[in-house]
Amino acid sequence: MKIACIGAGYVGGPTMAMVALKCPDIEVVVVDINEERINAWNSDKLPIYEPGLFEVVKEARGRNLFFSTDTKKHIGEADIVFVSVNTPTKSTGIGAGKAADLTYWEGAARLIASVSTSSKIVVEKSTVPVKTAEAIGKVLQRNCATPGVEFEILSNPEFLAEGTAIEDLRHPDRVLIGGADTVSGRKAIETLASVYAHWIPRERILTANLWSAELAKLTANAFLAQRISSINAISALCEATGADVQQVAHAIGTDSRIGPKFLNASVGFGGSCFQKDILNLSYVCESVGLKEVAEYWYQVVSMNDYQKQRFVERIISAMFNTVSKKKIAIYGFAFKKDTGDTRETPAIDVCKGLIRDGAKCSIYDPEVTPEQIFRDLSAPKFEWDRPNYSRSASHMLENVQVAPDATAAAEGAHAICILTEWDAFKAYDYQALYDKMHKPAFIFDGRNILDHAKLRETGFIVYALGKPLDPFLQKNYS
Ligand SMILES: NC(=O)c1ccc[n+]([C@@H]2O[C@H](COP(=O)([O-])OP(=O)(O)OC[C@H]3O[C@@H](n4cnc5c(N)ncnc54)[C@H](O)[C@@H]3O)[C@@H](O)[C@H]2O)c1
Ligand SMILES: O=c1ccn([C@@H]2O[C@H](COP(=O)(O)OP(=O)(O)O[C@H]3O[C@H](CO)[C@@H](O)[C@H](O)[C@H]3O)[C@@H](O)[C@H]2O)c(=O)[nH]1
Repeated sequence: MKIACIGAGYVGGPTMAMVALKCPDIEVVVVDINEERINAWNSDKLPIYEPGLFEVVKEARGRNLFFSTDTKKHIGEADIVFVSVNTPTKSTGIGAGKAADLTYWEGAARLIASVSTSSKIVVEKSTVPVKTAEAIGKVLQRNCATPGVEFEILSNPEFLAEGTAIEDLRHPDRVLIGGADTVSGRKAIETLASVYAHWIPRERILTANLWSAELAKLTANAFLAQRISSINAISALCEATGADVQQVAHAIGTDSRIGPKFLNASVGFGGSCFQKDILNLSYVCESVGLKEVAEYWYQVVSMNDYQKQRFVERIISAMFNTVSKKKIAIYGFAFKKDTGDTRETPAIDVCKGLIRDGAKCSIYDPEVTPEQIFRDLSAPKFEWDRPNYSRSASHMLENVQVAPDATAAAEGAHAICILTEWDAFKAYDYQALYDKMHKPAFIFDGRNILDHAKLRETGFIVYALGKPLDPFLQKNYS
């Protein structure tokens, strides 16, 4: 059996590497239009940072795992074609700022149709609006010139989270396969299930109809993001009342009906999926006339925007209502720890908010390059999810400096903001950092990862998200 995957990104790369690792009898080729990315997959410096990924790629690459730009050849030869291309939020036209832009998906479908001389299973790996399979089916059937070629479309959404992708792929909670309830549909589902069954217990391979599978992906992300917005909403109330959001989260999380995961209050959720997929879900609701349902889910994104804005306002009000010309050290730019991914990271909105008020941001992140930071802070919204974005020019910005390490970022700063929960940030010598800073020296912990009592002993004025306010902040500036 031969598998091709269109799209060598955060999903296509790791997912296909795991398939190849676990299925030595299957040839797996990942293709992409981005030559630089393919070259990186073929090198020792992979295009994405993901713990454990390199070991998996190294074992399978050259054996039965290949990365190539020869899209036509490999798609033409494949029995199963996964499509894992970008499905960004539309930035212009009807549904701008909400609807999914299926340009790249449709382009992939047209490519498959044009090179297919044999029947294929086409697998939706990208996250797509419900009913996409129907549209893609029409594009495939109407554009294939070879008589007798049939396409069976399956929805097989990916649930991996970045930073834990390899573990998630190795031991997924479930694999979901949606397909048509026909003889050929059921046969295609079984073919794909037999691939996953190489390493995943059968009871974890769920099957569903196409629309349920497509909708389950959007719903899963909406529910996960909703938990974060819910606890973040409570974090604001905690600050106003003297409650502690971590104690509240622990108390509710021990209720087995609620559960303890995804209850960490934060400066806001980021990543390429949550916002995009909720906007997409809401837009689908709007499109079918479910205005109230759409508004309900939009509120999850609004609450996230409020949380980022609230954080910026806290910083400015704490620092005597002005950050003009003040250096602020930003620790962490990635949207979460253990990834170099910055797509929709809350750091973008926080830095932009501070810069708008005249602050000078000195940013340090162990995995994000200066070019990426400059590009993110100057790009228009939603541009980051286009195939060419990683190759677009980055521009130096007047009030942004990218520091080589945490000490350089803190040197002469008035404040440190923790925006990503990197483990390394917990181990710093904060006394030494304090000594290098202007006084009063502030710490704004947007992830609640530091030892706040110890920092206060050192002399810092500490703002910890959703925690009782430091008397200094309470008295004058709350
Ligand atoms: N990142 C995640 O954690 C995650 C998890 C689950 C699902 N998803 C979904 O998976 C899809 C891909 O996400 P990603 O994070 O891997 O994106 P990505 O930007 O990292 O990768 C997409 C790749 O597709 C390539 N591409 C686009 N059009 C192409 C074409 N016509 N031919 C060949 N290559 C093409 C791009 O060059 C890019 O390298 C999206 O729909 C996303 O919502 C992402
Ligand atoms: O309690 C929490 C948990 C997460 N986050 C933040 O939420 C965002 C998303 O985190 P996470 O879900 O762990 O990472 P993603 O890689 O975005 O993964 C999500 O999005 C993927 C893309 O669709 C899905 O496949 C995954 O199942 C889903 O978890 C990050 O900014 C986190 O810091 C919090 O603020 N508090």
